[in-house]
Amino acid sequence: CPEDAWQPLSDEDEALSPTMADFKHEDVESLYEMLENLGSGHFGVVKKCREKSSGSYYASKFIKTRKCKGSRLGLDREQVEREVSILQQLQHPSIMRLHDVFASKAEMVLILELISGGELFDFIAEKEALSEAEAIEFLEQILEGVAYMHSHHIAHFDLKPENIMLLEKSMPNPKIKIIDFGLAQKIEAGVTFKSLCGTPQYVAPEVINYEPLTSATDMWSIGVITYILLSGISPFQGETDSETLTNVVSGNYEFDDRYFKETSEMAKDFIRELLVKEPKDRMTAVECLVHPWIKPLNRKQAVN
Ligand SMILES: COc1cc(-c2ccc3ncc(-c4cccc([C@@H](O)NCCN(C)C)c4)n3n2)ccc1O
Repeated sequence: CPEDAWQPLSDEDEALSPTMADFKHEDVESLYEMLENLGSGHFGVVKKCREKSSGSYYASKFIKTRKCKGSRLGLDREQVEREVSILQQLQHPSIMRLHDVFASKAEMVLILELISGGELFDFIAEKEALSEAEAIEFLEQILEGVAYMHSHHIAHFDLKPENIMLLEKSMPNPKIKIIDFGLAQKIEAGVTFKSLCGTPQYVAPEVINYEPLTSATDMWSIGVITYILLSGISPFQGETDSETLTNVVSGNYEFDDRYFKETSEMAKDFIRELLVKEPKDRMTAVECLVHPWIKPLNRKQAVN
């Protein structure tokens, strides 16, 4: 069959992984009209689409799957099934919603909530840096989504401004959506999870040292994101990935006055309590939400 023809799963494929039963096996284009490409990345291609039965618009994420175990092309089915299983457990305003899933022999398609405001990364780039009030607006939403995810024993493991999108950026108080759960994992008590995946600028020291990862690994990334929201620069960025990773492992960062002279001590304290080498000593998402910078006790504390 031509590469892009819809090739239904065989019975043995479906028997191989029972969760595949959750996936629809008919051609996705029999139920959804595919529209323009929205973008692409390591995960595959994202297209805008319209559900024929309801007329509603969604984003469809096409993921090529490996034809055989040894293949370097495409993602493992189990990896995509894990992402789908995780997304099916999460219903929160700050986390993009999964609407439908399809599987064929060569690819899987996730039908997702359409997010039209672009990436937080681009929003910051246009403004260089945000005011503390603007940063807090975004961070509160991100922290509420992360606290919810962590309460369900799920860690994202790839939190970065590119994976935080704005529902509609023209609104005065844009709503955010956390996307791309391709590296997310269920954190099981007593089960150690290690991985070398992630983006150098945002990964925590335990990722680089190949030590157990936990929900605290996400909190390090939140510290990096906060630093970037307030300054427009990245705390550990080196000339090369290797230099960046060295900076991360050594915890080597500073609040350069050229970028932080207007930043409150409270905001810097918030970042300091996240960029802590020892995972168990970092603030949790719930602790962040009641940190005086995010939730001042009174007007006086708010302006300090
Ligand atoms: C579930 O995982 C993903 C969801 C999405 C997603 C979900 C809803 C949604 N509505 C609009 C878009 C969209 C719009 C423009 C560009 C892109 C995408 O190519 N880049 C998004 C961020 N990227 C760095 C992961 C995606 N998306 N993207 C993108 C990547 C994912 O790995």
